This record gives sequence, structure tokens and C-alpha cells, in this order.
Amino acid sequence: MKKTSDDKSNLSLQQQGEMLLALSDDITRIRDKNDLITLFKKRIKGIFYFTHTIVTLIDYKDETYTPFLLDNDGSPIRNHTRYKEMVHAHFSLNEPFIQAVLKSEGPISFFLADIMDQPLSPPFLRVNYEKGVREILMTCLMKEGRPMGFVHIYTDKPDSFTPAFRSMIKAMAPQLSSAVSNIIKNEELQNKEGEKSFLLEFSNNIAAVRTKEDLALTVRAALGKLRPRNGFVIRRINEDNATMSPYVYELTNKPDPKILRALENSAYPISDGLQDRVLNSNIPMLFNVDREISRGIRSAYLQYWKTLGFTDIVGIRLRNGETNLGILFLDIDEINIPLLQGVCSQISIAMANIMANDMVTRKQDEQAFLLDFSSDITQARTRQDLQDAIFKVLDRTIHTKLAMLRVIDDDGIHLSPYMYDSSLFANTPEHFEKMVHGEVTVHQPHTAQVLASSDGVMFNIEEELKSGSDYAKLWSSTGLKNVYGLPLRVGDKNIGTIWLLANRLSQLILKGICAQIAVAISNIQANEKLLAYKKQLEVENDYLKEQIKTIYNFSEIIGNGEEMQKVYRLMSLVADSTSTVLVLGETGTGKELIARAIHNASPRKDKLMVKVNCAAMPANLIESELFGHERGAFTGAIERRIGKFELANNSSIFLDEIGELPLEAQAKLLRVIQERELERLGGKQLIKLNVRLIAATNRNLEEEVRAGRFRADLYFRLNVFPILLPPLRDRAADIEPLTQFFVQKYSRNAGRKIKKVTPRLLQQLRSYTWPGNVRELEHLVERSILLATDGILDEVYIPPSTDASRQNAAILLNRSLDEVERDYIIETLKRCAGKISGTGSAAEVLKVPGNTLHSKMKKLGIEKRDYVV
Ligand SMILES: Nc1ncnc2c1ncn2[C@@H]1O[C@H](COP(=O)(O)OP(=O)(O)OP(=O)(O)O)[C@@H](O)[C@H]1O
Repeated sequence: MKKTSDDKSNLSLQQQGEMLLALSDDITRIRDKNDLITLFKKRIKGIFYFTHTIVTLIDYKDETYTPFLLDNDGSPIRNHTRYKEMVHAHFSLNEPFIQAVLKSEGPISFFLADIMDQPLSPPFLRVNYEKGVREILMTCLMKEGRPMGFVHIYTDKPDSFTPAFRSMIKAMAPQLSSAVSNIIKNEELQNKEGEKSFLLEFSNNIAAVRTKEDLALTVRAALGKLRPRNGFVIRRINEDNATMSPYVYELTNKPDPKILRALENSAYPISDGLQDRVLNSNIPMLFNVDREISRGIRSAYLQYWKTLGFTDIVGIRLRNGETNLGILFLDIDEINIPLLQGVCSQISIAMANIMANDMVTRKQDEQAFLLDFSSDITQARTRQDLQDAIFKVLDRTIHTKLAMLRVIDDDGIHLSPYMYDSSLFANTPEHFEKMVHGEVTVHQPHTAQVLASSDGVMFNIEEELKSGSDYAKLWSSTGLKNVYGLPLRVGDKNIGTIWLLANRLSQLILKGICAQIAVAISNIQANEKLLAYKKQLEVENDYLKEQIKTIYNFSEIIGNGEEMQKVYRLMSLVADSTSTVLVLGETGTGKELIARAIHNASPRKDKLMVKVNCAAMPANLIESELFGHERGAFTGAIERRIGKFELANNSSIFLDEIGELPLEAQAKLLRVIQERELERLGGKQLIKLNVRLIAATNRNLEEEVRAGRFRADLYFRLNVFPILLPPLRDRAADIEPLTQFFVQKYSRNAGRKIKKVTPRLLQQLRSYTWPGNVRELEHLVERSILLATDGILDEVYIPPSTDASRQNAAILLNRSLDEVERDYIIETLKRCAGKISGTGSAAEVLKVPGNTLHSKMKKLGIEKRDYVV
């Protein structure tokens, strides 16, 4: 198999010497691979025949040799299908062919046909043979006394390797060895230089980076030069310090955009057995995706990498000082540790700067945001202003919605809805209504948890759904992930809770907003209280004015007749007590006057008596008027209202025209009188009362009870101490003092002096029946003042019916007694509105028993149509 060389050279020794000298001169000039290729192709090929050469280098680590220098152009095998594979292949040193070369003192040649099919022979021998090459000449290149590689010279013609050729190769071998050494050194140097300038350029570029986007561009450009096979990804440690998310990445095989979005939004736990390993290693870590999966690492990203074609990955931690920032994962199998570390330290600095910068900008944004909110909220005077400010601020925190704001009631236990965004629950309005109006107390678990927390509690809606919470069902209808429950606090005092729906929220913003909302609410509440107090003062003021008017008008009750004396006695008996008084009497007899006099003579006189006219109120508002209502108790109840009973607390309430009270209100009034406490409409709180009740009516309550229009039980409660005021027609003795009193009062008002009221007039007044009682007399006098001449009041304006009866009197003499009696009864019946018997009836006026009047009427033929007008 080994072929001895035949000397077929025609060169003389001298020629050979000269040629060697010239070649050695060329060899010393070799700086890189190209120079060496030129030497073989141009210089040596000009002297000896061969097809091509290659130089291989030995790698003692794995006992192999691999191509170093290839004469690509000259090689006949470069079109062979296995050429590419040959170029990067490592061939074993432990096989007979190469062992023979290593053992040979000088160049040694082989016929390929002899050696190529030996069991361990390198494949390139057959590949060359297949392309027509027939013989190979090999010589060792030496470095420091041991082989460092081989020169392979191939030929397709026999006898190419002449003794002269061989001896020249032998002679050249040492110089070729040192040339190859130089080339290697040079390449290493160049690589180092390249790395240096690469790092320098990267460092320059990265110094200009200000944003994450700049960083992405710069890193992509730089890492692209390291030629990662499938790309790279930089992951950043998230704020929770427990997970990592992609920060900057580049993928050669673009995954479907859905997967890409999922990857971008993922947060992978740090402690997954891989990321934590990289973060704890101070040198880059090379790992294999399949091996990590088979080791049981479950993190989804490994599966993604596998589908994207990642196989061998280098992971290097990114660190700023002692703080881990993230990891660079690079799909590459040859690691240049110093270079990667250099790149990573630059990325780390840039990342740390950008993150610090982002934080400053975020803080500035948040501060500006809070400042805006603060200025909006300080102007909030009403609930509506506050709601506008809150909705505005929430609009700016993307995807954050106000689910509910509740305020703790005065009882310190219940929480009432204060503000909410019902549009959020437009899909489930009934469910929402139910939840809004359901009872919530400070002991309810979610609320208690929030009120006890310092900065609020985040509830994951999906988790809450598992516990079957009704609230969670409502929340989940919005599609948002979390609900944030925060306490609203002023100083140390909880005043309510706020519930925000969002996927994610900044703690700083939340705390800032809540503190301001709490202060605003307590201001608004104080404002509302102030307004309510002001309103109450205004109402009290109205009463005061009315009372002053009353005091001015009725500082004394006029009339000392026998009938009134009875009334005064009863008044003085009851005034001091807290007993309910029922003042009865016809219209205008002075019932209100008496009620006020009782109050003014009672220990409660320092507080105002509150008057309610039961006949003057619209039926649907009576209850709210008497007992008050809470905001929202019924449509139109836009704010809380204090009822007359509450207003009269520790004083007296005067229920005028009590007979007109509708039955429904009667029931509630009865309850309040019995329990001595009330609940506002729509309220839950019981309010204790200490109110003295004085009621008045001109109706016959007993008859009303019988007719089913008045509750018997209420009548008994009211009729504790009845005072019946006599009609004016029964108080003939009081007519003169009352007339004098009204003359003085109204002449003063009209600026006229009335010195005298004539006895004729007084007689006329006394004989009148006064259906309108004292009020009628008062009005009559008031109107008549203007008719007086010379300061003498001799005439009053008598109503037409009275006029008619006077005319009748003039023709009395021409008529029978029966006729006169008949007319007189009809006239009386007309005045008494057709009432025959009972209080205010004709029988009473005529001072006959009701039965007698009935039979008289029958006898005289008086029928209903005679007196019903
Ligand atoms: N004894 C009296 N002395 C002076 N003025 C009186 C007296 N009684 C009644 N008046 C006057 O008569 C008017 C009617 O009185 P008051 O309103 O108290 O009657 P009332 O019985 O409550 O009437 P109503 O049933 O229509 O509510 C009042 O303006 C008052 O000035």
C-alpha cells in the first residue's frame, strides 16, 4: 500500500536549491490563509503537477483532525454531495492511514485505491477517488516537537509525486508549519480584535439607548452578529419578584401571532428549576431543551421553544451590581464566554437605566395624575361633583371601573350604597339591583377584611366564583379579572369602602385616590349635614316668625264669659303635663289659639311648637311630611328629609284638622304615639321621640269612627283630654270685648281712629248666629273699619243670608207664627249646612233636642230641598 517514490525530476540540485530559496522567501511573507493558498496554487503548481491541497489541524482534546485550509477553487471534489459535510467533519487520528503518516519521517504517499476502503479510513479518501483523484501525498506539520496538522496533496495522475517534489515538500515542511502557526495566531489575534471592536461598538450603541425600543434594536443588531440559530429572548424579573416576562426578543421562525401574544403576556415563575439555576450561576449556562423537558421542568416556555426549533440554549443572567434583572437566553451552541459576558453586562446597565427611567416617568405620571385628581376633588361640593371626578380619574386608569362605593351609616354597622356605575352591570340589572339594596354590614366577611386592611385587598374574581359568592357572579359579568376592595378612611376612622374592578392596578394610585375620596366624602357629608341643619334652622325660623305673629295676635285670649271660663280651667289643668290634648270645636272658634296657649303654658315653651295642617297636605306626602324619609326612599326623594315629628322632638306637635288624616297615615301615627319612636321612610334606624301631642278638629270624631273614616284606637289615644270650644253664638258676653279687640287691632293697621262702636251695632252682632265664629267676626270687623265715619263704627258688612233674615224680620208682623217658625228653622238649617242634630247642628243653635227639631220639621213640612242649597 505504501508506494516508494521514484525520482523522475529533471531538476538539478542547484535548480532545486534556488527554487527552495525562492519558496522559503515566499513562505516567510505568508500572513493568512489566502497567502498560503496562493503559494500552493500559483507557485508550487507552476513547478510540480498536482490537483489540489488542503491543510488539516489536529485537535488533541478529542483525538481528531479537521480541515483548516481548503483550496476550494482547485478541488475536484467541491461538487461532491458530501463536500459540505467533509468541510466541518472531525476525522479520527486513531486509524491506520493517518497513523502511518504520523509515524513517517517525511512526506508519504498512498494510492487511494489501496487505502480508501479500509474499515476505519476517513471518508474523504473515497470522495476524492470518486472524483478521479488517485494518489495522496501527506506530510506532518510540526509545532514544538509534535504534529500539529497535515498537508494533503492530491493528484489524478500517477507518478506526480517525484523525488524532487517530495524532497521539496520535506524541505518546506518546517517553514509551512511555522506559517500555519502564524496564521492561527493571526486569526486568534484578529478574532480578539474583532470581539473588542464588536464590544466597543455595542457599548457605544448601547450608551445612546434610552428606551426599551432602542434597546431592542441595538441588542437585535448585536446579537444577530453572534448568529443565534433560532433567535434569543431577554426576560425581565417582574415587580412581584417571583415571575419573569419577555422583555426583548427575536425569533427566526415567527410563531403564529396568537402564540406570540400569549408569550409576550406570560409571567413564568422564577423558581422553575431552570430560570433560578441561571440566575444563581455566575457563568453562562448551556442547556438542552429536550433534556430540561425530560428532567421534568414544566414551564410552558420550554415547550414553545421546542416548537420554535430551539435546541441548545445558553442562559446568562443579567445583573446590575448585586441585583438580578433578568436572563438572556440565546439559541447557540458555541459559547464565547468573555464575549457573552461583555454583551450581557452592557445589556444589564442599559436595562437598569431604562427601568429606573421608566420608574421615574411612571412616578411622575402618577403624581401628575394624582395632582389632577386632587384639584378636581377639592372642588367637589356635592356627591355629583365627586362622582364626576372619580369617573374622570377612572377613565384615565385604563380598564378600571367603579363597582360600588359604600358609606358606613350613623349606626356604625350598616353600609349604604353611595355611588356606583350601574352601566357596568347593564347585562344583569336585576341581579345588580338585588345586590345594591341587599343588607351589608361591617361584619360581612369581605367588607370586614377590607376595613381591617391597611391598603385594601385584591380579590381574584375567578377564585371568588369557586366559593359561590353572589358578588363574584356579578363581578364576573364585567369580564375584568380582579376586584379591589379598599377602605375609605379619614384619620383612623373607617367611613366606607370602595370596590374597583380592574385587571391590574397601581398600589400608589389606589392609595392616593382612596385617601382623597375619603376626605371628599367626609367633607360632602359635613356639607350635607350643614345644609340639613341650615334647612332645619330655616324651618324653625319660619315657625318662629309664625309664632311671633301668633304671639302678637293672640298674646291674650279674649273673652271671659262663662263658657270660656270652663275652657281656661281645663287648660290650666292640662298645660303642665305631657298628656295628649284634643281640642274640639267648630271652625274659627280659636282651637289653634288654645293649642298654642297650652304649649306656651307648658314646660316645653322654650322650644317651638310644630304645627301640621293635616288637611293641607297631599295624601301621598303626608307620611314623609310627618315622619321624614331617607334619600332614595321613593321616586323624587333626592335627599334625606327630617319629618315634623322629629322636628318637634322635646317640644309639642299640633296636628290641626286631624279628622282629615287618611287611614294609612292614621295607622302609622298610632304606632308612633304608642311606641314613642319612629323610623324614617326607607330608613332602618329607630329614632326615640319625646313629643307632646295636641290635636284639633271641627269634625265629630265619634261619628267619623262610626262611619269607618277614623280609627277607633287612634281616637281613644287622642281623646285623652278633650277641650270643647263653645261656638260664638253661645258666647254673647264675649261679643263686645272681641269686637273692641278687633276694632283696635285693625284700625291701627288701617291707620284710622275708631273711638266708639255703637250699641246698635253691638246688638246687631249679638243677634247674629256666627257660623264662622270668631274668625267671621274678626273678618267682618276688619272689612267694616273702612265704612266707619267720624270715628264711629255703626255698621258692619253682614253676609247676604243675614241680610235676608233682616228683611224677613221686617215682615214678621204680617205672618203666622208657624210661617215665621218655619222660615227661622230653614234659615238655621241652611247656616248649619243642613246638619239637624249633634255639634254645630241646627238643633244646637235653636237650643232644642234633636228629636224635637225633627218632629217640628215634620209638622211644618220642612224637607231637605228647602234648606240644601
Ligand atoms: N278668644 C279669642 N280671642 C281673640 N281672637 C280669637 C279668639 N278666638 C279666635 N280668635 C281669632 O279667630 C281666628 C281663628 O282662630 P283659630 O284659627 O284658632 O280657630 P280654629 O278653631 O283653629 O279654626 P279652624 O277650625 O278653621 O282651624 C284667629 O285668627 C284668631 O285671631
